[in-house]
Amino acid sequence: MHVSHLSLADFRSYARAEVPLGPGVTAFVGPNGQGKTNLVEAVGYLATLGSHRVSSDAPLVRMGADRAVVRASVVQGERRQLIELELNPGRANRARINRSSQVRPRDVLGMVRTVLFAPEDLALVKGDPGERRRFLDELIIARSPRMAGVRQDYDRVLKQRNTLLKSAAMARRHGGRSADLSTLDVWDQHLARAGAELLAQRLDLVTVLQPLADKAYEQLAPGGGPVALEYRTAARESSDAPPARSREELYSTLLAAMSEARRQEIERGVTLVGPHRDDLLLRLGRLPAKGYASHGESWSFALALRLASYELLRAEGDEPVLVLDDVFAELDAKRRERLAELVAPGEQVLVTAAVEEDVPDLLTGARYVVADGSVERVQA
Ligand SMILES: Nc1ncnc2c1ncn2[C@@H]1O[C@H](COP(=O)(O)OP(=O)(O)OP(=O)(O)O)[C@@H](O)[C@H]1O
Repeated sequence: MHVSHLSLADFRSYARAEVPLGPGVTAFVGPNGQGKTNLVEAVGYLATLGSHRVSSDAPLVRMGADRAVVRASVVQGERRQLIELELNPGRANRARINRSSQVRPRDVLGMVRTVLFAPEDLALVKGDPGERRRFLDELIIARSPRMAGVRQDYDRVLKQRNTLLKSAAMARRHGGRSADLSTLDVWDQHLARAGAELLAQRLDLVTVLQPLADKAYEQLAPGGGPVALEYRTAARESSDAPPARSREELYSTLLAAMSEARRQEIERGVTLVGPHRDDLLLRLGRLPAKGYASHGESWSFALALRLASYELLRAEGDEPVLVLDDVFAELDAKRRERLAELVAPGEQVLVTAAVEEDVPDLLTGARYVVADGSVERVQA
């Protein structure tokens, strides 16, 4: 699939932008701070309903405006569809497909699939577990858009359960009447139900991603691996029990773990077990990548995770749009060439770079100059 036209209104620095796009490589080149990343961030937003740079929508709306619109024509084989997203920070976002009446924004998920490489990816290796959970969940939703609803349910139940635990903890601390915890069992069941589904998808994803990540690392940094991915969950009944796999087994495991942690949870006023506490352990050779891998190795690992995501998505369905935001400047010549070779055949590849020399020769295609708020097509 590819995006054939991107149209922005009051998105980031753009009051208006109209950008025709085609298959193959398109590079956006221009000095720092001119709005190159803002363009590809909008493409990423269509795929994930989020930004790779910020965790809320507010910074995506142009300063002084109260809403932003991202519109895109998407070509999938013979099919052409128009997606429109309206971002209303503080209020509900809106979405339309083919100018029809409104749909839920999450109904748009799956229509655009992207794999986005950016300097921020280093946090996948060096950052907190939340970065890796987000990576897994975004990929899960790209594989199976209905999981966005499961993820939302999980977050909602978790919030409600935490509110209940917090009031119980406060009541205990202040020696007041102990809070009514009779509903906690029901919340446990809801949390374990959504949690088991999410956990099952994450475990499956890690299993299929592992060989692809190892292969990608070998392509980027030959002889530097192997790399291993290991899902770490606090919800294990006992260390010698075989790992639970089916949704029912995971459901029981989560319920049992919650029951075991209940006293501590009431003391601390927070949910201590479940997919929101898990991590993805990344190992390079025999050592954990976090805290041990060099800067260059960490970069290669992060790129390998993105390349593995790309291979997985294209093997399972429509080819995703590849977005390479400012990554080539961060790489040495060898890795730059290897990455360029690997992504060049992609159906649509969007690249941003501050200077033309940062775009590898292999990635010839359309060129736009981004400067002073405008996006102008130039002859390559
Ligand atoms: N909500 C907003 N309203 C107005 N301007 C914004 C908003 N968000 C970001 N900007 C402006 O957009 C510019 C940054 O754009 P962007 O990140 O796309 O730059 P870039 O061309 O990719 O730069 P670099 O090469 O440094 O990565 C900054 O000047 C910033 O002030």
